[in-house]
Amino acid sequence: MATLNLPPVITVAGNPNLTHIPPIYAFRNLSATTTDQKVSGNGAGEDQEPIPIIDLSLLTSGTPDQRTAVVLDLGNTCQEWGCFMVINHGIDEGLMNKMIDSCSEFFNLEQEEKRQYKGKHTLDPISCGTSVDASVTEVLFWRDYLRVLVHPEFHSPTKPSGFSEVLAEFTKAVRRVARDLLGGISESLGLDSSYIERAMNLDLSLQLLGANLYPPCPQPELAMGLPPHTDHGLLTVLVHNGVNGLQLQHKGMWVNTNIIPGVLFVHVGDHLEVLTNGKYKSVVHRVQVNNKSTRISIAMPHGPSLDTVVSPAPELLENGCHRANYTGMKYKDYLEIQHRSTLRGKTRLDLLKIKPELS
Ligand SMILES: O=C(O)CCC(=O)C(=O)O
Ligand SMILES: [Fe+2]
Repeated sequence: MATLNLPPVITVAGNPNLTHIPPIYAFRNLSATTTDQKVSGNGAGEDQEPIPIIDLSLLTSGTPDQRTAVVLDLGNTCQEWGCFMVINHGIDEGLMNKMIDSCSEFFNLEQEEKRQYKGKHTLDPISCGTSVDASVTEVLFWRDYLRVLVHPEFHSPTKPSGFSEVLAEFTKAVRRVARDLLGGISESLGLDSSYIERAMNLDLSLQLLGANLYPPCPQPELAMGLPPHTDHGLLTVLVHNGVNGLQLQHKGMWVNTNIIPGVLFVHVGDHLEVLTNGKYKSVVHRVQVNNKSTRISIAMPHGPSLDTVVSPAPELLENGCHRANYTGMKYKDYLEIQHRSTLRGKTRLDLLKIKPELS
């Protein structure tokens, strides 16, 4: 069904008499949709391995030994987890909270005010809606979203007032963190620290604001916030309002992220997997909903420039001694393909993988 004229899920959930979700949000067989691996631990210790933590201040201003250790940790976590948390990142907690509050105010605007942002195309500067931005889905996800292109050109909704100033400041701050991390990640691959910056043309790189709102759901066991998927860019930097729900796949299990307030959560995206010829993993993740509190998350994917054709770095193939596992594709074309897919249980990376018998 087309998702463009739906009432926002914030409106559906706001009905005080709602005891059952409308059938269009109910997955008849949720486990088949979301892959039915077990959930490991409760994320607070117990039997779950802790998600690695990277101290960014040691990368940017630590001693040479501290830097070396962080670069090593970054490489290990990109390889084993495809994600990590970042502490001492230098982004003011007040700014993070203002960004979350501003997004909350945006989602609470009257439907009339948001209607102008009903985007249809992958690269519409501003789009908002319900479920996913694919034009065709069978069942809807319990999620409202706002998607804004913030780099290389900056865009912003004009309401709520002050949104654009907060977004501009947040964009700059998160961009700085992403570039520092990509410098460390380049080094972890044995490459020059500016390798990714140059190869991916980061001065013109695509940066997006992806804000998500998942209201309380009266039947969380039937609904899904977001299905399993991977992110398209190089790195996604995420903050949230303290309400959990994000899970990721690790060693065949779903792991609750239970992100510590104030830290940044970073995912490796598809194009870092391609660039590293599969050494670093684009992590599969999903969002579950609950019946008590609204989750708001702000995900900022950072990609190459739109015209960059990303293929495995020749330096990592040791001048042809190793086989490339992925074929090259222009980032913009990949985004188009991802946009047209329904996102359900999917990573579009399969499109780029080279099958052994064909090489
Ligand atoms: O809400 C979340 O924590 C995850 C959002 C996400 O995966 C996305 O926007 O791609
Ligand atoms: Fe995601």
